[in-house]
Amino acid sequence: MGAVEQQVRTAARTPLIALLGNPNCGKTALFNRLTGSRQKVANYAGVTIERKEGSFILPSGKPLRVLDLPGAYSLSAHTPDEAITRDVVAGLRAGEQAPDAVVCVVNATNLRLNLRLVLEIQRLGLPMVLALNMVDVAKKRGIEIDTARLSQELGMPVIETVAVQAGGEKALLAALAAMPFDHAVKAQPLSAIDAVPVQQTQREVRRIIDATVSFDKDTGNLSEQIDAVVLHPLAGPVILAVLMFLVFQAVFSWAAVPMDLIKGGVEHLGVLVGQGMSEGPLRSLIVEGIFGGVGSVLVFLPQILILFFFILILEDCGYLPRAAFLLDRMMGGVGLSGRAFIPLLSSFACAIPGVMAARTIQNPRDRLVTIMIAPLMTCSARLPVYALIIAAFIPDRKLGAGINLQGLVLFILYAAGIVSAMGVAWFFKRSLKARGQHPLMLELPAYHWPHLQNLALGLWERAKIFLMRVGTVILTLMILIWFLSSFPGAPEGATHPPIYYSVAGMLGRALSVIFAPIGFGWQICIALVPGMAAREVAVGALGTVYALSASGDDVAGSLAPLIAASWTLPTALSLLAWYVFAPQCLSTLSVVRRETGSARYAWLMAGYMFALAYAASFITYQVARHFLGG
Ligand SMILES: Nc1nc2c(ncn2[C@@H]2O[C@H](COP(=O)(O)OP(=O)(O)OP(=O)(O)O)[C@@H](O)[C@H]2O)c(=O)[nH]1
Ligand SMILES: [Mg+2]
Repeated sequence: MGAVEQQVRTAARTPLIALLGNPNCGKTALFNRLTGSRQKVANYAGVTIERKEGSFILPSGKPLRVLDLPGAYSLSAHTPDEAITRDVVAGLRAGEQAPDAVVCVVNATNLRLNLRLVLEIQRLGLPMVLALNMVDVAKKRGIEIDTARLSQELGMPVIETVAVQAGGEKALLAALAAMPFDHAVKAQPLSAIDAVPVQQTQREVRRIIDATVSFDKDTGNLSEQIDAVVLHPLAGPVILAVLMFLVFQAVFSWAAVPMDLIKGGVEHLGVLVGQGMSEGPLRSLIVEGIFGGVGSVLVFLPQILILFFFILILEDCGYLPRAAFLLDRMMGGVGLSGRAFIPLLSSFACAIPGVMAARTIQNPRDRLVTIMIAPLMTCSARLPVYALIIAAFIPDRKLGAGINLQGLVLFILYAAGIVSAMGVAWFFKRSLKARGQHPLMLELPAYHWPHLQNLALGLWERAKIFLMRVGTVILTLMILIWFLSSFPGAPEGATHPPIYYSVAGMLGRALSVIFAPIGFGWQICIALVPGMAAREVAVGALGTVYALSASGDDVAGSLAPLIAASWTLPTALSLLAWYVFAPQCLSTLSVVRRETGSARYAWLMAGYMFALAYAASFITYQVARHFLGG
């Protein structure tokens, strides 16, 4: 046997353990702690929607593989993500090794809810250990658990863990080291679980709780006190609206300084590089194409990070499911299930994880409607486009009471996306003839302070994703746009800037026939086409187009005043309306196709979004022209 083959065989025999438990009990936090990975952890149910595998080495030197799975309340799966969990543990997934052992993770502050799943999994007959997680919180709240007795009752080791503390997994490692791994042990069929009536399981849970859990003091539940205010029928929605409003204010007012720094830096660098080069196409490619195009997208990094700073804090402290609860009435009114909240919220980062998160929705029609409206939520790729146009056309004015006009307009654009999504949902629900309402079943997690490390990691992830896009898709497209915009050159005696005669110019002029009624000139049309691949590219493309149209060395910084001078206000408003609706993202459409299993819905989505975009821009443009002229 060759050495490689030997290694492969050994790897195949590395025992596989699965982390199982209710949603939001800390499985992923524990997985990250064991393996050193950085999977997403947040304080609401349904964060993990796919299986994730990792590996680690026990202190004894023995390697183990470990699976993180979506949370489930029961093994009789109700949602597509729960089904993944059930199938993986029961060894029903084709081509996938069934786990050799299970680490059942439970939330120590809510054993009553968590134990049902433990008892169900136990009937599968796999070697098991119970990780009693969040014992730090339980101790603070005065919940005492007799772990020795619990272990005796369940017939498995019970280990206390704190998944968010360094070293909080040590005891678990020791328990795993003592675990017998026998590849011959196979899970019992799932029918073994269904054979036991639910009532019997629940009686058993009550008996175990009575025997092992005691409250030593009543500390007065802080989460409940906060909820009395935050979920108040009148105060609740007002607090939510104020919170959101403040976030958008911050996006503009805090970002000014770091944006100026980046802008200045890029400009300076562009000039420096340009100085050393002689006039010619190469210099133009570097100064206008790369520094002008890429730089104009890069300056939006601070705004993206500020927005996510707030979203991540709200996510980690446990406020988001409360927001879902508050909005449930409104969402129910248009026929969306409250479960749609998390997928829609994820879509503010990017519609792709949002569409995937719709897997947590039980009813197939509800799921489809949620997928169809996910791209109407304002994703972070739209932020640069909005911010650029707002900076150019909306004066930076205080409206009194510290309200900034630019922030207000941004807030309105986000709101426009949400309101139209509700309208579209209502329409789809009616035409899909969905019946029945599903009451929102939400577990409201306890509030806790955001973990700084989580926050820093989350921001770093966002920054990385953005910078990767800038360095790959956006850079490539910028170079392509520069070529298309520079060749062929202007003919003798040309009256327009050279770009007018280039391939991109011809394309833009052809398209502008279609887009003239909504106020887009050929320059905007040039930017719309590459903007299909990634929305932010439109900003970079405008940067290149205007840098090439103008006479001087115009790089990143001067784009806003340039477009302010070349567009009318109705055109700017029309372009904003376009970006609220247009399906300017091919990757979203391809994920929709994958998640719905048919190209039909991707086409339907593209069709309805283009139609809405054109209609909204047309109305905006014509109305604005009527009132403002231009
Ligand atoms: N105080 C404390 N917080 C914890 C502990 N373990 C996890 N958390 C927090 O609990 C929340 C949920 O953690 P996750 O790891 O995302 O939970 P999960 O089980 O993977 O959740 P799903 O993927 O939704 O099923 C996060 O806010 C964590 O920071 C712990 O031991 N102590
Ligand atoms: Mg998880």
